[in-house]
Amino acid sequence: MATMEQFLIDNAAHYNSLVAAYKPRPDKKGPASTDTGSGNPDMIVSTRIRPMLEEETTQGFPPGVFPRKGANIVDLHELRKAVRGTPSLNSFNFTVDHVFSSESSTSEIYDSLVEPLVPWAWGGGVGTLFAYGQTGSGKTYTVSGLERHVAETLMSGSLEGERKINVCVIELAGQTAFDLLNSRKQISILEDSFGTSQMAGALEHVVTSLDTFLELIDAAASLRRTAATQKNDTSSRSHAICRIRIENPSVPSAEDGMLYLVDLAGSEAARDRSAHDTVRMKEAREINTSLSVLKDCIRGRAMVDADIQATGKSTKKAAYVPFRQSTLTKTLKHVFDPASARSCKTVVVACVNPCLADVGASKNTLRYAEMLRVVVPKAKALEYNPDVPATWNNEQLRAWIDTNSGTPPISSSLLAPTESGPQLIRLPIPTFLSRCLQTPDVSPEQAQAFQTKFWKTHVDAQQSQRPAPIKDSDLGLDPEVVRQAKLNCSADPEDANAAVPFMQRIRPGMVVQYKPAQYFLGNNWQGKNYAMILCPASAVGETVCDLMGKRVEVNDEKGSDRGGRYLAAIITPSLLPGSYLVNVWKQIVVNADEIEAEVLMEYDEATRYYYMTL
Ligand SMILES: Nc1ncnc2c1ncn2[C@@H]1O[C@H](COP(=O)(O)OP(=O)(O)OP(=O)(O)O)[C@@H](O)[C@H]1O
Repeated sequence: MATMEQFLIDNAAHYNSLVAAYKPRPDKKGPASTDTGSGNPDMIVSTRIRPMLEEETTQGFPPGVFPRKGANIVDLHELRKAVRGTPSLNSFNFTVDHVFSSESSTSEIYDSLVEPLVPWAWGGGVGTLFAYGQTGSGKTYTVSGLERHVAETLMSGSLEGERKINVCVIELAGQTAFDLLNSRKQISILEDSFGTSQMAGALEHVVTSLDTFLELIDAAASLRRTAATQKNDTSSRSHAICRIRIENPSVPSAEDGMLYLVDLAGSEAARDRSAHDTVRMKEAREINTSLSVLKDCIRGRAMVDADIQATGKSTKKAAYVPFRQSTLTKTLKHVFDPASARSCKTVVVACVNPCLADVGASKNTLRYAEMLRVVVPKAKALEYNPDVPATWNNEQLRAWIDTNSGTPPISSSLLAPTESGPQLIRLPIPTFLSRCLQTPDVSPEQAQAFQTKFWKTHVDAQQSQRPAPIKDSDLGLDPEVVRQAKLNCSADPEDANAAVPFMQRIRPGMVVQYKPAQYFLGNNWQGKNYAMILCPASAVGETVCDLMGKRVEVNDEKGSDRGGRYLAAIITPSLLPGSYLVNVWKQIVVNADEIEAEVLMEYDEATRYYYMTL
């Protein structure tokens, strides 16, 4: 036994008496250490102190980590050798949002922190749980318990509506990822052309019963354990990510709800003294980097959110979220990318081993947890501004919905029964859309266009230096300038043309919704497709090909060009919700009979994206 450990055991009785006499001092950290402050409700940092294991108590180690009664504070003590005289106590305290003691059960953690993530993701939001801590601190114990509770809630039938639940579990070791539900097959983490990270090749399993769900969780856990044993290793050298994707078939165009349950690699790997060979050292460095980038990402995102909550806009350009710097955070891009603007709720459980022999590692874990916590400055009541949704109370919001939601008006009491402007901004988009669709006769297109309009109002309000919009009432302006402003929309600038059926006034720049030819996207393509008309297909040279390399020939099986074949640029969703990108050089041919509708899009100079308009 190491001499330090022997010293702790020999002095256990003395140490226990010092701890019993310990009185927390009013300390230099000021009120923040006794007052938990106002944590960010969407980013909760908690700690769970696991019970002492039998082997630790039998060896004679006392505990070194204690929850403070009646406060969200953890006290941690070290026993310091004295040069002369008796050893003394060196004490620290850490403040988090919730402290779970060694008597707390996983159910308690679930009920108070994790259960709310489930209906949130069911409604289309992103909910993430991270378990952080040193090897043997209870991460796997905690995450696997929570996974079972999540599965039970998802399958209980207590949540409203029908959903399709897809599960995959992967393990990340350094830059490499393995599918834990497919014999640990190696997979790659790729970013697609929309900037979304895909776990390429990971099998998703559709679950329809609790039993299957639990079997999958157990299978993944046992594969992780077996692989770890075979490598003569512990599971603590890799991150395990269980991803539950929740599809809402009634709002197919909206993004899916996501739940991520992440069992992180052991935080002390880099300090592992046995890690001498180069592979281990490299592995340890990678884990360290990924955990440190994770911290920056969680903090960065929490700062952006806190800023929006306090001021109604994101002003801190400095809150940089470096999610591209590690495979772990790239995989969890949804959770961190401030540009994605998806509504996220995150819970961190910092797992702590209380044994006095391990307080050094526990101190690091608790420090890390404390650093993740971003206290939201007390929000000043924001002064009402009709252009800034973040300043609207429920009544002002409802008045805006009543007058801006088109025909038929979307019922404001169904869309925002209690919400304020900021709360509606944070509502997951699928929930927003489902609520709109509760008003009789509202079509999915109207709901989508209204959601986009609301977002655009919010995004515009955030652009602090945007140029003043040009209004027709600015009569001093040259009428030509007014006409130019109208040219920022794909609508025909001649008002009189609006009455002409759109197929008779197809022109370059018109945006259409179309059904793509099967060769183009394959059979299983779903969702809406938009393109901007460039010119008749007959107007191009003979060598011109579409983006799939197929010749844009004047005549195809559909016959002559007079029936209408157009070269068009594809339009794809972009980073901000409801925003689109016109891919000028990604061209396709659209046949007249594939065109379903005209869609109006507006170009926004501030964000340089296109938005659909009512
Ligand atoms: N709250 C708890 N109650 C009872 N036993 C616990 C608790 N937490 C952890 N344990 C036990 O402690 C041991 C270590 O826990 P666990 O394997 O979950 O740690 P870990 O942090 O995931 O470690 P590693 O990083 O090595 O995978 C296990 O035997 C586990 O059963």
